[in-house]
This record gives sequence, C-alpha cells and structure tokens, in this order.
Amino acid sequence: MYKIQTLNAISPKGLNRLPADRYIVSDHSTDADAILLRSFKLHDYPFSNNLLAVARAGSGTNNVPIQTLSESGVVVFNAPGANANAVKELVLAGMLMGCRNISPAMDFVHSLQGTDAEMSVAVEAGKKQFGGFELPGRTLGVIGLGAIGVKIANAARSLGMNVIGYDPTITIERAWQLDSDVEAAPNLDALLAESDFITFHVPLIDSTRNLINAASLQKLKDGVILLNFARNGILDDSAVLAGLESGKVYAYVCDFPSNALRTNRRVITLPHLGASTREAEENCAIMVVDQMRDYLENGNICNSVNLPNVKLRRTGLTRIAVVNQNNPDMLGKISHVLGQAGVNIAHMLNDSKGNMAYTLMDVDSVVSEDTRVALSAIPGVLKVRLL
Ligand SMILES: NC(=O)c1ccc[n+]([C@@H]2O[C@H](COP(=O)([O-])OP(=O)(O)OC[C@H]3O[C@@H](n4cnc5c(N)ncnc54)[C@H](O)[C@@H]3O)[C@@H](O)[C@H]2O)c1
Ligand SMILES: O=C(O)CC[C@@H](O)C(=O)O
Repeated sequence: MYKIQTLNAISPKGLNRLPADRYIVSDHSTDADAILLRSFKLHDYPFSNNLLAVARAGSGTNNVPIQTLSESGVVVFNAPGANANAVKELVLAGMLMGCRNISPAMDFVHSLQGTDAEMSVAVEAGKKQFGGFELPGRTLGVIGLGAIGVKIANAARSLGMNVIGYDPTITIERAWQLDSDVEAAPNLDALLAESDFITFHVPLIDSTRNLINAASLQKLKDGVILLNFARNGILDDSAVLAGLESGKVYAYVCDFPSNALRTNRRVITLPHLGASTREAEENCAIMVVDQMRDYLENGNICNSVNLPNVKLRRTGLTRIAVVNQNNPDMLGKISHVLGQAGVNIAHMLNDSKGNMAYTLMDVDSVVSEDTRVALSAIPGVLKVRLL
C-alpha cells in the first residue's frame, strides 16, 4: 500500500483516481510515500525517510523546499497550466474592476441611505466620482509569458488592446501559442514605460523579487493599473502604496492582502482566489495525482520541477528506478553493480535536469534486495526502487 498525505484540500476528482486497494490517503500520515499539497508552506516540514514524491496541485512551487527534497532524491511535481484559465479570467475581471472603479463604486452604493427616491438622486449626483476608461487602444504589459501570461496576452488582444510582453526565458511552445500581434518588449524598462496596465505572471524567485520598487515605479506611465496575481513579494507593497498616493498608480489589483493594502480605497485585494474555481481545482488535482501515481507505480516522471521527464514502456521482469546526482560515470557505476550481480539491462532511459539525474531500467531477471542496497551505496545515488 502507498501512503499519501494531503496537506491541503485536494479535489476528490483527483483523489478518487487512487484505488483504495493500493492507496491510503490521510491528512496526518507521518511516514508518507508522497505528499499532495497546494499552498501549505513545506519549508521546515519534517519529511519521512520514505518520502518519494511531493506533488503541488498548482503552478507555483515557492512553498516547497526543492533543494532539500532534491538532496534526498524526492521528486517534486506541479501542474503546469492546469489553473491558467482561472487566473486569466480573474485578471480580466481585475482589469475591468480597476479601470471602471467598481470596488469604490460598490462601497459608495453600500453607504447610501434613505428612500429609493433619495437614493436615486444621490446615485446620479455621486456617480461622476467613479467614471472610468475603456480597454480598446490601451496597452497591456505582460511580464512572464508562461501558461497564464500567454492566455492573458491573447485575451487582451481579442478585447482590442495593444499588448507587449517581456519574458527572457519564454519557451518555444509558449511563443507558438502567442497571438502574432503581441509585441516583444526589448527589456523590462521599455514595457514599464509604455504600458497602461501591467500584469505579472512570473514565479517568485530572487530575480523577480521587488520588480516594482521605489526606483522602477518612477519608470511607469502616470495613471497605470498594476495587477499582481503571481505572488506576494514581486511588487514592493510600500512602493505601490506611494505610487497610489502620488497618482502615478491609478489602481492596484492583487491576490495577496496585507493590512496596509486592504484599507486603501484604490487597492482591490482578493484572498488568493486566482486558482479557486471548481474547474482549476479539479484539473490540478487530476494532473498531479496521475503524475504521482505513474511515478510511484511505474517510475515514470512527467512535469517534475527538479527531475527530467522520463517515460519508458514497461518490458522485462523488474524495473529499477534510480535518482542520482548528475555526476560523471554514474551510469558506469550503476551498470557495473548490476553486471556483478548478473543482471542484464533490457531497456534503459537516462536523463538529467540541472544537478539531478534519473535512470529507469527494465531488466530480464528478479533483482535482489542486496543488489538494491549495493546500488544505493554508490556515492551520488539518492534513491533506488525496484518496481
Ligand atoms: N493567484 C493564484 O492563485 C495563482 C495561480 C497560478 C499561478 N500563480 C503564480 O503565477 C506564476 C506563474 O504561473 P504560470 O502557470 O504562468 O507559470 P509558468 O511557469 O508557465 O510561467 C512563468 C513564466 O515566467 C517567466 N519568467 C521567469 N522569470 C522571469 C523574469 N525575470 N522576467 C520575465 N519573465 C520571467 C518564465 O520564463 C515563464 O515563461 C506561478 O509561479 C505562481 O506563483 C498564482
Ligand atoms: O492552490 C491554490 O489555491 C493556489 C495555487 C496558485 O497559487 C498556484 O501557484 O498555482
């Protein structure tokens, strides 16, 4: 039986794909084979030695200590693109809420008192405070053209906006998906200087922390609308608040509330709702459960952030799965141990990602526990499983 620990609510549509005769799913296991989570902060979490996989039912993995897990040979999965449409829709809603002043206008209506006739007079007198502007012809800057950024860029084009994007590491797949009228900004400053709306869709990493700060704020157009549905920390909140105060920033729409933000009338802040749709939660859960199950049962890897994609059709009598450091001569040492044990490799795939490597082998015989232990003892080998 595989033990799966859930650290957040994971859609039953995903969990139901784990057969009860092979999987025990619990939210309080102490020796789990795999962990399923969403935004639970896993840094400093006590991992069991059994742990083989961590699966993030979402896109961002900044709540997962990838380096520490890699050092123990634990595979970390995520669900690329599975919640992108949900985020796209909320960003579009946020753009419209920002430019049409919907949140302060609603606050105004909530504050009205008196009869309907009195209210009608107050509405007509008061509504001029909330006049806004339209999207067509305005320029949207999209920072990060991954699963979410590309969808937003394309949707904004279909709404008649000019779109410029900035992503120095855009993949070929995403570039193919991009509307051909989306312009590539030569650098971040050019995007900041030309955009009426700027939306951020980058992971929180050292190079994306405080992309908007006191200095970069000065490069923005006056009256810009900023949207952060990526992560807290990508914009420096105090710089954005200063920009709202000076009029440089017209509105700030974000998914990451703080005390300073939530009381400002020109800030629309939501409770991390970007991926909170039935569809996105189901897509993410199904994707990571399938990936985790294929890894646990067959050793195949798909959509891991720390190991390469490796998928091998099952042949042979025994499958050997080895997670190791990406060092010279690892394959030589692994095949030497198997040769000494009289084990013949029928099929093999080996690939690497950064300083991690993975080897999946189908062999023609039963492999003893002694041989598994001998493979585990090779310096640089992190995990060995017989499947
Ligand atoms: N609010 C939410 O609920 C919610 C939901 C999903 C994702 N997110 C956040 O959004 C982020 C993006 O999600 P995604 O699914 O589009 O991820 P993704 O991996 O598909 O795309 C991220 C893109 O950012 C680019 N990038 C990295 N560093 C950059 C930099 N310095 N400048 C410009 N581009 C850079 C990458 O090349 C990549 O194309 C996630 O990492 C996560 O933090 C939030
Ligand atoms: O699980 C969630 O609700 C949020 C997920 C989101 O932050 C992500 O990075 O995919």
